[in-house]
Parts: sequence; structure tokens; C-alpha cells
Amino acid sequence: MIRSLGYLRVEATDLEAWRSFAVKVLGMVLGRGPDPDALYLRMDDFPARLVIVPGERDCLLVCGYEVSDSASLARIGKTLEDAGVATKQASAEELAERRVAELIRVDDPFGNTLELFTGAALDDRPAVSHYGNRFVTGDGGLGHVVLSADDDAAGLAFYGGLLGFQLRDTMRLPPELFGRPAEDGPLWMRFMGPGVRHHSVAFAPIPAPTGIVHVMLEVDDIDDVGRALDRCQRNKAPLVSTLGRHANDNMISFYLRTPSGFDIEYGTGGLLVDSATWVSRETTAHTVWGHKFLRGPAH
Ligand SMILES: Cc1ccc(O)c(O)c1CC[C@@H]1C(=O)CC[C@]2(C)C(=O)CC[C@@H]12
Ligand SMILES: [Fe+2]
Repeated sequence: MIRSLGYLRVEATDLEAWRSFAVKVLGMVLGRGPDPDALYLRMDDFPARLVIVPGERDCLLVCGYEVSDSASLARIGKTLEDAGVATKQASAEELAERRVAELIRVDDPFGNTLELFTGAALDDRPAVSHYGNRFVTGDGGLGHVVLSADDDAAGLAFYGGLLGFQLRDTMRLPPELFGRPAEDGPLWMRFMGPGVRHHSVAFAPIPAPTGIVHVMLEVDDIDDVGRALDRCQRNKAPLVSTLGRHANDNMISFYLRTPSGFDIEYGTGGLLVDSATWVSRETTAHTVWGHKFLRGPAH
């Protein structure tokens, strides 16, 4: 079974900006790793939850998903191959760089690379933030990502049918929101999850020049969301939305822009679900309160 979103790898043009943004605004902790040029950002016992690799572009490289065990990873690999989806085993160097025992790479229908891994080696040094904030990871993993989807049916078939994620929630988006004519009919935002978090991935036809709309990081105290808002102001990190509460996963959060041009959702109090009893519905409210978006996508 896939359990959670484990890590993200991002290519970025300005590593210095990322270092100060991650530490001073997000309250993440600097880690160490095999690549001296990369930035390893910690939230918990993982050696890194966010790996920023220097490059010529600003884009999402990989979504890493943690699998319960080796036999399960082999079964998922076989399911993908049987369905005609190409998979690739990681090299010894790649395993060492990520500090995992096994890893299978596969592309989703939107062109995003996934790394399904198991056997992560944890760090024995605690990740202690300068600001005292504690990230909520555990069984729910790093958080969630929102990806840009050009094919709703293919997304449901891949994440649902092949990877075994549950469709937790659907939201109807007006086509006018994306500059499309009203007669195009509604566009769908799908929220899916393999584990206890309400969603680990969501996808919708939202334009995303960097390959990612946002990644959500959760802290365990509303005061640390407020302090992060204060740090945005102090460090001139651009806000993308006001504070608000989501109607589907109840999270209180705000959105801010990363140095790479995509967004981070910084929140608290996200809903945990039991997949055995969950019923998938359509949420018709876009927000309980707040979440007024202040600017469009970057670039
Ligand atoms: C609506 C919602 C529920 C749960 C989430 O974790 C979450 O990120 C969202 C908002 C998703 C989405 C967005 O990120 C960009 C701006 C969007 C497309 C909207 O204008 C409505 C939904 C918004
Ligand atoms: Fe989100």
C-alpha cells in the first residue's frame, strides 16, 4: 500500500533565496545530504522532506510516495507494468542520494515523475525549528501537492485505478476561472489520498508553469500559522491568499509564493479520514471563510 506523500524534489535557480525562505519564513530545518550543491530541508525524522536541486529551471522534479513494504512495492510495480505503464528501478546512486532501500520511478498521465519508495532511513538528529513550530507529518506524510491536470479521466484511472488512491472529494470549478468559455462546462478538481490525510494529491486544469500549483505543509498549532504570516511580512515573502478555512478538509491555511514561483499552503488542523468508512462527495462551497486569492499564477 502507498501510505503518504514522502518527499518532493524541486529544481530551482536561486538556492540562496530558497535557503533563507525555507528557514526564516517556513520554519524548516536545514539538513545534510550526499549532494553538496543541493538543499535538504527537514520537517521531521526524515533526512529531507523537500530537496531543492540547483538548475536552470524552476520546476517540480519528483513527488516521492512512501510504500508500506517491499512486497507491496513489487506488487504496485507489477500492476503498473501489466497496465502497460513503464516503470524504472532506481540506481544504487539514486537510492543512496534519497536514503531509501528500494524505489520505482513512474510518470503520471500529466507528465509528473513519481518515485514510489520503501525502506527510508531516518535521521537520528531531531529537526528543531528556530521558531518552535512542529510540522504534522507522521502517518500522513509531508502534506499534499496540487498538480495541473489536462485529462481528468486519465488522472482518476492512474491515481485511483493503478495506485489505489481513494477519491475523497470533488469540487466543481467554473471554466471562466481559467479563461475558458462558459459553454465548456464545469471543470473538476479531484482530491485523492492513499492514507489518513484527506488528500495527498489534488489535480485540476489549473495552469502551472513550474509543474506544481502548490504543496501544503501542516503545523500543529494555529499560532504557528499566525507566526508564519508575520514572518512573511518581515521577510517580504509574497502572500497569494488571505487566511481561510477549506470546506472539504477543514484546514485553516494561507498561501504564499516560493522563490521558484509556485505556492506553498501553510496550514493547520487538516482532516484525517478512515478509508474504510469514507464516502466520496462533491463539495459545493469553495471555502468556509477567507482564502481570497490575491494574485494569479507566476510567470
Ligand atoms: C479548495 C481547496 C481545498 C483543499 C485544498 O487543500 C486546497 O488547496 C484548495 C484550494 C485549491 C485551489 C488552488 O490552490 C488555486 C486556486 C483555486 C483553483 C481556486 O480558485 C478554487 C480552488 C483553488
Ligand atoms: Fe491545498
